[in-house]
Amino acid sequence: MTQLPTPSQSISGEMITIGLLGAGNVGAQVARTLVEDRELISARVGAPVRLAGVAVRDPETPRDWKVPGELLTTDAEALVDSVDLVIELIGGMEPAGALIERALARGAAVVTGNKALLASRGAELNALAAHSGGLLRYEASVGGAIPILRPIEESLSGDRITKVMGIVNGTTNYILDQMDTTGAAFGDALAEAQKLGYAEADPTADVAGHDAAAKAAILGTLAFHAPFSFDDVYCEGITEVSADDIEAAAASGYVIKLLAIAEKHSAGQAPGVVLRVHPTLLPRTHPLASVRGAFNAVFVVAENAGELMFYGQGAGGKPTSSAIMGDVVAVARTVLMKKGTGTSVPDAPSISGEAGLPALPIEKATTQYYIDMEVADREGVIAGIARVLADHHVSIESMRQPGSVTVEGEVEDSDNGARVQIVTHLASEKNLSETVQALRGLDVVKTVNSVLRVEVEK
Ligand SMILES: NC(=O)C1=CN([C@@H]2O[C@H](COP(=O)(O)OP(=O)(O)OC[C@H]3O[C@@H](n4cnc5c(N)ncnc54)[C@H](O)[C@@H]3O)[C@@H](O)[C@H]2O)C=CC1
Ligand SMILES: N[C@@H](CC=O)C(=O)O
Ligand code: NA
Repeated sequence: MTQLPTPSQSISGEMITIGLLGAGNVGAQVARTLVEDRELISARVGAPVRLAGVAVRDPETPRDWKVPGELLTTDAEALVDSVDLVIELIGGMEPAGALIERALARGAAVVTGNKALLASRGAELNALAAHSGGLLRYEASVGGAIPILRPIEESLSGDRITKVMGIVNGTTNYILDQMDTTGAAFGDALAEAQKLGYAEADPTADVAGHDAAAKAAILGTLAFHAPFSFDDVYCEGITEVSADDIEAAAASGYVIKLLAIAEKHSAGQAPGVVLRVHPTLLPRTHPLASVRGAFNAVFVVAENAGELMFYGQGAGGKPTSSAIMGDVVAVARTVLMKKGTGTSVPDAPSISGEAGLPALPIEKATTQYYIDMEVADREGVIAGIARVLADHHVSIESMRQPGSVTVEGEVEDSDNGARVQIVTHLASEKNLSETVQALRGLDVVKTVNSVLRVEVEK
């Protein structure tokens, strides 16, 4: 067990002391870097850096990298109280939230990858940091290794962002990719993603879309300078996406991806931002369609910059530790300046709320849709369906009839039934849901198999 330094020891001199909370998938890799690459990290910071302790729940647990026994402690609070910089990699709301609060309250620097916490308490924690002279950085919370938050917050701060759209959850992208390319079953692909260290401790957060929704809230907040939270994001996960949906999409030249989108309404619309996470059909030629495995990619569209794309490993211990370490070096330099000058150096305001843009409900979203249904195979069916769409101001971009099927989905030769797949032009969410309701009421429509949103543009 480690002998913790006292606060007075840690803030005297030019040494930066670090306390790590959690040594799981990401934490173990961060500990490894801080021990094995200590000289490199110290050189990058410009002063010696020392890992003072690693708070764990159980010191006996085997880890991806064996943390030296003398660094281990079960007293996370004492560790937080004794260092210049706290790295929080426990995850979840508590005790992570209370420990971060404790560190910030005493003016310490905090680096975390905890998107769940930031999406619900980000504004409050940023305000606490601003008030106490603490620092809070969380590049690892979105897109794993991909530098995405700093470019939005700093590089694009002189531009106006209009849309952020991306694949931000490695686990679900891995699952959908495996189902699409190898025909793997959902459960097997999820188990593999867990084994590879991509999934959250409770993988429901991944497959239900909650992890991506938290990331959408963080991206939206930084892109639009408005404090959005998890509750502002419309969220659908991938649990309802079937192997049949994936196969049908592939046959029509599409791939299904879980996208997170934060989009500002354009001039002439009610001001605000629609934040949404849902499975989305993308043409196979779309740049996001080729994002495989646990990789992530984020498009940012800004008025002057135009389109930008950020791509890289979105999950996994090692890639995520890279983003954590980037933040560690950056905040350690600021801590060093603070120590040298004795003054509090202001950090960039992360969540300012300056734009005052409200989050808009999903009903305000406008997008294209794919409707897959089984219908009676008789004359006039298509005309009837087309009439329902027209009555609801939804126009058809393309229609496919892949073959005759039974209600159970099996292909057969008889005139028992047929399958119809429609891709609409841009339509409002409200018109679309009324259309689907009306289609379900048509006697020639046997079942509506699925309704998915479609993105054809970046
Ligand atoms: N795994 C990934 O690919 C990524 C994870 N993140 C985030 O990083 C954080 C950590 O993720 P993982 O390392 O994957 O999680 P993990 O579940 O592998 O590790 C968390 C560790 O914290 C420990 N822990 C729980 N309560 C504790 C306590 N009171 N004191 C000390 N340790 C405690 C657990 O025993 C576990 O070893 C989470 O917030 C996660 O959302 C962010 C980006 C990518
Ligand atoms: N569970 C997350 C981990 C990274 O944020 C994911 O799968 O993307
Ligand atoms: Na990142």
